[in-house]
Amino acid sequence: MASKRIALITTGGTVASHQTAGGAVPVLHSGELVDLARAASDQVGGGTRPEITTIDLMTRDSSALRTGDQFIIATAVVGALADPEVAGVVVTHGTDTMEETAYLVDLYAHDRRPVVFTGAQLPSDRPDADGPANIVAAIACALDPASIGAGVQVVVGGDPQPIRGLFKVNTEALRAYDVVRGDLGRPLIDLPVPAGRTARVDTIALYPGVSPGTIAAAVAQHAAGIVLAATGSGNTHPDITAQVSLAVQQGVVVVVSTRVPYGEVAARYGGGGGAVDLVAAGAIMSAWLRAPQARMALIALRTAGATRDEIVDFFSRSGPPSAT
Ligand SMILES: NC(=O)C[C@H](N)C(=O)O
Repeated sequence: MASKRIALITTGGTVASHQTAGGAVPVLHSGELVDLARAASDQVGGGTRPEITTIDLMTRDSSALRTGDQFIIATAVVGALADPEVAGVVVTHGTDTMEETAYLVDLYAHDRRPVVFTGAQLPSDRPDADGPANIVAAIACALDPASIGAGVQVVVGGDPQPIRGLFKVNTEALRAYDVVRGDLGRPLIDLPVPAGRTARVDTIALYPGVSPGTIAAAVAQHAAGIVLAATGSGNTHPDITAQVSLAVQQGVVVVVSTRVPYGEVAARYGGGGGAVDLVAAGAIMSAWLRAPQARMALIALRTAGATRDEIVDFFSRSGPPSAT
C-alpha cells in the first residue's frame, strides 16, 4: 500500500499567529497546528488519518524572512523528500511572501511527489480562523494522486493553485492569490540547493520620476542581478535605459518584469525607454513571471553561475507551452 505519511514543515505566518497588544505575531509550533487541523476536521487526508511527521523550522512572519531563510525552507523540503516513506510535503508559511518561497522550492524540488504550501489570512486564535481548514485542504492536496508531478501548489482559501505565475491579490480576502496564467513552464535548475552565500538580486520599482540613481546604487552595492518592476508591458524612462546599459556592461544581469498583474511583458515600445530599448541595452525579458518570482529565479541562476544565454533560455521557457 502506498505511503500516507505527510511531512509538515512549519515556518510561521498568520496561520501560526495569535493576536497580541502589539499586533499579530507567530507563536504556534507544528504540533499545535496539527492539533488545530485535526480538530477542524476528522477527515484530514480524505477520510483516512495520515501519519504526519512535523518539522518545526522557524516561527517568523513571512515579510521578515531573509533570502537565506527562504533557502533554508527549500533545503528542508528537499530534505523531507529524501525520505521515501513521505508521500508529500506540506509547508505552512505566511501569505505575504509565500509566492516567492514556494516558487524557490519549485525550482529545486525535482521530485514528483506533491509539495503544497498553505497559510492563513486570519490569526489562529480568532473564532473564524481560516488556517486549520487550509491545512486540512493542503494535506488532502498533498495526498491527491492528481498532485503527483504537478510542481509546487498553493492552497489558501480554495482549490489548489499552481505556484508558477502566482501572486498575492488581496491583503485580507480568504482567497489570497491569483495566477497570471495557469500553464507556465517549469525549467528546472538541475543543481542542489546552495548551502553557502547566495547571489544578491535587487528588485527596483519603476514609476514616472524614479531616480536612475537607484540602479547605480544597486550596482554599487554589488548586486549580481536587478529585476525591474517596470511600467506597462516592460517600459520606462530613457534615463533608466542608460543606467541599465551601464549595469549590464559591469556584469549585472538585468531582468524586466512589470508592476501590472496580468498580461505579457514584451518588447513592443521604443522611444528610448521602451522594452525594445531595454533589450537593446542588454536586459532580459521575463514575459510571465512577475518581479517577486523573477527575482527568486535570478538569485538561483546567478548563484549557480548560469550564463546570460542560460538565463535568457530560462525565462523564455517559463512561458506557456505555445511559446516554448
Ligand atoms: N497572512 C499572513 O500570513 C501575513 C503575515 N504578515 C505573513 O506573511 O506572515
